[in-house]
Amino acid sequence: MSGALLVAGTTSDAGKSVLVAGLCRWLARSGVRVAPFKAQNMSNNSMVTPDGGEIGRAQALQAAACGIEPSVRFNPVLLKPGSDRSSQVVVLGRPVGVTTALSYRARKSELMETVLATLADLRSDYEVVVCEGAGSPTEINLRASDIANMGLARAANLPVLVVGDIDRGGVFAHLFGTLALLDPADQALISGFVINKFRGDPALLEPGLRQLHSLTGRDVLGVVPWSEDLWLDAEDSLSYAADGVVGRPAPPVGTQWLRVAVVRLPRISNATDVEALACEPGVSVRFVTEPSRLADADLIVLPGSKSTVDDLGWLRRTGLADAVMAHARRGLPVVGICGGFQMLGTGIDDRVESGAGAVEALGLLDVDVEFAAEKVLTRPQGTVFGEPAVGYEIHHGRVTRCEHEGLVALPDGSTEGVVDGAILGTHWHGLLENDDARRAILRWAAEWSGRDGFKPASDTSFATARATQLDILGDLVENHLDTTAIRRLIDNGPPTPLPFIPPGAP
Ligand SMILES: NC(=O)CC[C@H](N)C(=O)O
Repeated sequence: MSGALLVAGTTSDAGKSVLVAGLCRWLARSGVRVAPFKAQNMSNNSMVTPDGGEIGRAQALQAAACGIEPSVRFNPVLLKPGSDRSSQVVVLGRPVGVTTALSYRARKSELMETVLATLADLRSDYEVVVCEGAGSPTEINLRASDIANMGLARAANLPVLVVGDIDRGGVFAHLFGTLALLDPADQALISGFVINKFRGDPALLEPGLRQLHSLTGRDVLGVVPWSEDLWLDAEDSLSYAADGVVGRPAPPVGTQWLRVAVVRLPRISNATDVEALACEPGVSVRFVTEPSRLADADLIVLPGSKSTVDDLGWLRRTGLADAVMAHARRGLPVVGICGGFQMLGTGIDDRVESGAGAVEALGLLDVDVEFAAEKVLTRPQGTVFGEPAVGYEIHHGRVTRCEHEGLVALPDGSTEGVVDGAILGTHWHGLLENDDARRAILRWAAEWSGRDGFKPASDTSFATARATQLDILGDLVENHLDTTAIRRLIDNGPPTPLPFIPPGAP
């Protein structure tokens, strides 16, 4: 059996997924055949794998860090929340139904079998599998049915690293409490800690690291500094502060900025679609939740949504729909992606996702959409404004009537999406990652918004920007983690004996 490790976090967003990506990059650069694994992910940021299924985007990014194609095996269970209480359950890439938190617990043992079989399979194909936990391993109310953290680690005897975010404060209590509320058998697997997002003088931290060791018998195996340059592929859009500019855009190549406002829908999906715009010099991208923030936008983007009809209702209730309509009436450009595209049409007939039936949409495009039970999961290619492009589609809604010119010319002579004057809609995710097509769309947006002084840079490469981020993560791991100790854990499992820290599980 090959080596493996599980990275757990004291909180969501402690940095598990980037640490896993960094560990994958470090191992891949040292010539190790490595794969990522997240037993269960809860996210509406997903992508389509070449083996035809859907997984969390974080695992696709980690696969890229490993230098391999994404596969459904890297994330066998994906929960896509459509509301606060229900999620679509995706198993090995395919939707198998909608579940509430309580009914999901009943399915856990069956899912655990899938998870363990998938991990065993990966471990026979790769030298190392780096696993990512979900949330905190010490959700004591959920421990009995856990399949993603200690439940998985125990079943597969995985050494566990716990990562904590020091930027929020309280990291020592978080790390100590995460360990001390686990039962003895779980604690026996907690093999070390990592402190993430540290800014400041390491000498000041040093006594705390020693104290944590004497309290727990475990080492801090790395203090990872805060990195200003890491922002691409954030796990979910919640980590973008509303109104904050996404990324660190360089000044414009021309004389003017292009200001892009992306509506942060409550059930936004694939928020990362707009990150490619944020890589462009002179493009400022902000997520907004409030109508006044649309007033000075040149381009409005309505992104994907896991709950199109519900999010359309929210758009109306918040006054954002009126602000989008006012923007469109001024002849300014609007881009709708997937769920956002569906909102731009005349009507939506949805007996699948919301069960609402026929609903009036914004009416900016003469397009009807009808939802079907079967989910579209594809990786199409075509041309957009004459430029080659690839994308991926994840949706139940289908266009049943379209009175406009298509946006994407497909190889079979048909089209996808719409471009009608200043309104552009597509079901494609990832469209903006295509450099030439993105530049063409930026030129289109600048023209309709009257930003004559905005010029897209000729040389922005999104693939390079993403690869650079992965290398930064690999460098952080190599330079700030005790990679010898981590390699030992991966190869030999948890060290014994590790002390039990009371009180243990309640
Ligand atoms: N990815 C999306 O935006 C999906 C849109 C919509 N929820 C559908 O399933 O059709």
